[in-house]
Amino acid sequence: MAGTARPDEGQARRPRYAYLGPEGTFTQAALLQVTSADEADLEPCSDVVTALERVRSGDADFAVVPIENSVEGGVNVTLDTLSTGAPLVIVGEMLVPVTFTLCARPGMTLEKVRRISTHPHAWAQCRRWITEHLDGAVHVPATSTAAAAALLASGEPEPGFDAALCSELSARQYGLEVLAAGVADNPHAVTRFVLVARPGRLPEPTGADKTTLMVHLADNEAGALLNMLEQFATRGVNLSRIESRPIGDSLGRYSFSIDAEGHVAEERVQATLIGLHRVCPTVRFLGSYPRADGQRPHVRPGTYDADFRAAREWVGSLLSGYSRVEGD
Ligand SMILES: O=C(O)C(=O)C[C@]1(C(=O)O)C=C[C@@H](O)C=C1
Repeated sequence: MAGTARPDEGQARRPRYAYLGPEGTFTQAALLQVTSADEADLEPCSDVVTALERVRSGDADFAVVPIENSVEGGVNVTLDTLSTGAPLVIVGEMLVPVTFTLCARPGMTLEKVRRISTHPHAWAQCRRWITEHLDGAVHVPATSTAAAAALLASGEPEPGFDAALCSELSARQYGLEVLAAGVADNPHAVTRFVLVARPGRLPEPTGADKTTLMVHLADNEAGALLNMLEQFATRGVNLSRIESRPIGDSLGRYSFSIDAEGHVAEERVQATLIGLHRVCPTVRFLGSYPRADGQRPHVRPGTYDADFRAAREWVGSLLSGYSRVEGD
């Protein structure tokens, strides 16, 4: 992947990618957008934390994990694990359209299904469909959609559920029978995944980038949230996602997980970070990377790189004793 941090430069070994497995997850589909088993070692992990910790410990060079779904919102375990512990950075993002297949062992019929296993995010994306077609069916949580399918296919006599909600590929891969295809409350649902590495060389700016941050607000200060948001607004930096997450140590303390349009190499993003650093007690930089949709931000007049440079030069000229009236 052009511009991303390269694992152990100079060594001729295959890069290792940890991902939320087992084989057949939507996460694996995202991973296959950036590499393949021909060029890298692909290591399925049973959960998001394990995948990210493998990068932290150096056992993997990259991790691919889900971060946001268009129906269910942020993937909290990913947001929280990136926000605490040794630094990690996002170096790429991938989008995967998500619809599900309800599948089971041979002999099961749709009418008989009472307990369905899948990932909680998948369940949340199919709630209405389940109420309409299998009212009263119970959710049995699984670590991933493919893990539910794999358990059904394993021949385990008492898997604890009758059917799995997973990708069509998983249903085929694990030899299960399809009871219903195209299951989704929103047929256009998309999940966003991120490629995560240890801090290193940043991906080059492309003009269509995102910067991900985690910030804490000053405690018990009226207007602290507004003050934080103003740092973005006054520099013309648009946000594509903002959500609060409890910090965990006491009630009422929240951090904010933010995706901002632009790259840290751009002046308006740098000025925003400088502002945030001044007004927020904690600012964690979680990476600047190309947007998967290639969408360029609308740059407000006065916030181009050239505008910041010209303003800085003008102030510099004042310091050196040359008092030119700005605009002349
Ligand atoms: O279980 C999977 O297949 C995953 O890749 C995880 C995950 C998620 O965490 O959101 C990914 C896509 C779907 O939205 C449902 C589940």
